[in-house]
Amino acid sequence: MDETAAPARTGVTRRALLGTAGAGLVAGAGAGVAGAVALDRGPGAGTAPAAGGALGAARVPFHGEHQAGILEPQQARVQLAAFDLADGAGRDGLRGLLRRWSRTAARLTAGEPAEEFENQVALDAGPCSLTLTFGFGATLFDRTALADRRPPGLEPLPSFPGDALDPARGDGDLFVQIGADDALVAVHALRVLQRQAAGTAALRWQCAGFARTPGATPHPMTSRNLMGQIDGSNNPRPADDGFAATVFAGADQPAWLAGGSYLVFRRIRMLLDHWEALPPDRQERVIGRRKSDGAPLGAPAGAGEHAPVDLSAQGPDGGLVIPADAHIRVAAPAANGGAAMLRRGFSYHDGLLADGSPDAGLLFLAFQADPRKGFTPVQRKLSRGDGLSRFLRHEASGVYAVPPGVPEGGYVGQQLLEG
Ligand SMILES: C=CC1=C(C)c2cc3[nH]c(cc4nc(cc5[nH]c(cc1n2)c(C)c5CCC(=O)O)C(CCC(=O)O)=C4C)c(C)c3C=C
Ligand SMILES: [Fe+2]
Repeated sequence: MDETAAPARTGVTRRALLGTAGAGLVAGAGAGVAGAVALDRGPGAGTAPAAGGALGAARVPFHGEHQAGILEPQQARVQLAAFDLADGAGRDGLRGLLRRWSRTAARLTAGEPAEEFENQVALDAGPCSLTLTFGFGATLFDRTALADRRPPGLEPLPSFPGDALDPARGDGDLFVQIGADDALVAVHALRVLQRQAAGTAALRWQCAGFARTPGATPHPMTSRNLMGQIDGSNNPRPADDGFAATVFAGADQPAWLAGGSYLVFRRIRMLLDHWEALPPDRQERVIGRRKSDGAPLGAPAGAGEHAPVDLSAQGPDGGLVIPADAHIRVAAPAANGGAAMLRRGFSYHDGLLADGSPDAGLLFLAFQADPRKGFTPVQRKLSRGDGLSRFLRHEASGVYAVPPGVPEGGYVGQQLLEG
């Protein structure tokens, strides 16, 4: 995600940002952003953390209208995990667990130790922009006799041509995205959640990802993926018309999800040996953008990643400058009846497979108002007509309803369980 779009770790607060960039969104998105010291989330939100330098001190409050970890730029590290409820845990077990997890999330994101199962792993660090974003899988609603409250966007994704999905590495009753600018801080948070879940829910799958470390580039820019492309430039921005309607659940969704979202997760392996055999100019035609500065093909030199995309531009031979099967043409909202989503993915690199190729790629994460109108139509199109798809394997998948943010004293999912 573009750090220039939401400069969460620069000391600019969410309120200050939206005052200039997204006034119409203040009510809908006025939550969940870090400053070097957070200032704008009410009583207690501005407390300076006890440990850590500038990067360590950056804090994203847990409480707010939306869960943190949606609108903020990606942190340098992520842990993704899903848990399954234990047989018999039921609704009471779930409620207790979500209360414990919410209390813990509030403490850890403030740079305080956990009250239960603290193992001192992150003792010397500040919160490092830690965010914990929780989601509910479709199966959770059956296990807790809440099937009548399952939101319609949680219907299973269709299978797409080329899918090679491992169910053991996807889905799950409860999902958490843990982002932080320090690996120990993220792993610590996951371990504490896991210990606190003992007897109520068990870890189903876990994976780790990474993006650019803040300050690594001379100026803020969108992170590159493992194919070397600047990835995330044309994401919807808070100042765009219809941003909230793209990302957050609308009036067509159950009341308990108001202010929430849906998250689609795909573990997408990149066939890097094949990709890297392709000359750079052909790689650029596969995506439709330059590798050097991320500008769309046909943009003037130095135009940069945010230059407007002209899908109708023709070259001297009359052919399309951005090829017919270029990823950005096939994925564009204009080619998909307006379907859009907020992508917030991370790279992963987990060693080598048996054939010696890297087990590496993208942990694709996209927040949206309804996957049936966002991810599904776009992926249906990509799986058939995208030049990039021959370099990719979708290996795991999950769809989660992401409840709204948590008020002080509340817990995540309270509207579902008590509404
Ligand atoms: C179903 C949705 C999408 C999947 C899956 C997906 C996978 C994927 N994408 C890249 C790299 C890039 N994607 C870019 C743009 C882009 N991608 C999607 C959707 C999916 N991508 C959209 C909607 C867009 C924006 C299109 C537009 O309106 O311009 C880009 C260009 C830069 C950018 O805007 O982000 C890159 C690069 C990879 C490597 C990948 C799977 C591993
Ligand atoms: Fe993409």
